[in-house]
Amino acid sequence: MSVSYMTHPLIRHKITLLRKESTSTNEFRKLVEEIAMLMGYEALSDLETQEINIKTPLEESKQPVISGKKLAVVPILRAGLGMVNGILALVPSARVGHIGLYRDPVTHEPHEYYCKLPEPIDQRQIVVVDPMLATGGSAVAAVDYIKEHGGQKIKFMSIIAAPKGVETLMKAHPDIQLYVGALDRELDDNAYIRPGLGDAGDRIFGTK
Ligand SMILES: O=P(O)(O)OC[C@H]1O[C@H](OP(=O)(O)OP(=O)(O)O)[C@H](O)[C@@H]1O
Ligand SMILES: O=c1cc[nH]c(=O)[nH]1
Ligand SMILES: [Mg+2]
Repeated sequence: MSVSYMTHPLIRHKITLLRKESTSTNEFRKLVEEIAMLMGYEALSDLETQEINIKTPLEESKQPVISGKKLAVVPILRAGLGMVNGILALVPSARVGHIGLYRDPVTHEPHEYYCKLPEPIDQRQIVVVDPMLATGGSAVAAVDYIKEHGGQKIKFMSIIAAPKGVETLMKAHPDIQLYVGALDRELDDNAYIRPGLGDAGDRIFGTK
């Protein structure tokens, strides 16, 4: 089990801006993308490399490149979509899968409505992205789905998490690597993260 909490001052600063009620939809979208890129830089620091032969203008040389099958970024819809371009800025050739889940407003249980993963998924490094890890129900369902389809090397990135979400996800899937931008205090009676930032999907897409 591994959980990494981001400490970089730029990430912390941008998450504070993200939380503010006065942050516009346009600014919110940009911040989510920037934070995803900064978190991705940290989360991908253990990507495997291999040496290849290249020729500089001066000589032949052996130099490292990322090895293995193309990475798969898998956003949990909708809000996870806001993080995709941040990861693609770092790894432009990554493949993109989608897992469509919405949380029932009363039971808070996740409901699946669309899933498509890049094939073959088993040898790829997979990075699941969702800005909010609240009860952990959506994250567990997404990782369940990926594993049922053969995914093995799984990282999960969330910008804001509640203690309950971290505990639930790591209990259900102790083999994954979890990266959290900020760990918040608690969930409220509607299973919203406090202090949080409200509904990430609505703020990214301007639907409220
Ligand atoms: O940890 P949980 O309790 O499952 O909550 C977190 C989920 O809730 C939000 O999605 P939401 O259901 O609002 O869908 P949306 O992204 O389409 O707005 C969020 O983006 C996560 O996917
Ligand atoms: O605080 C929360 C909890 C779930 N989903 C959100 O978008 N925000
Ligand atoms: Mg939402």
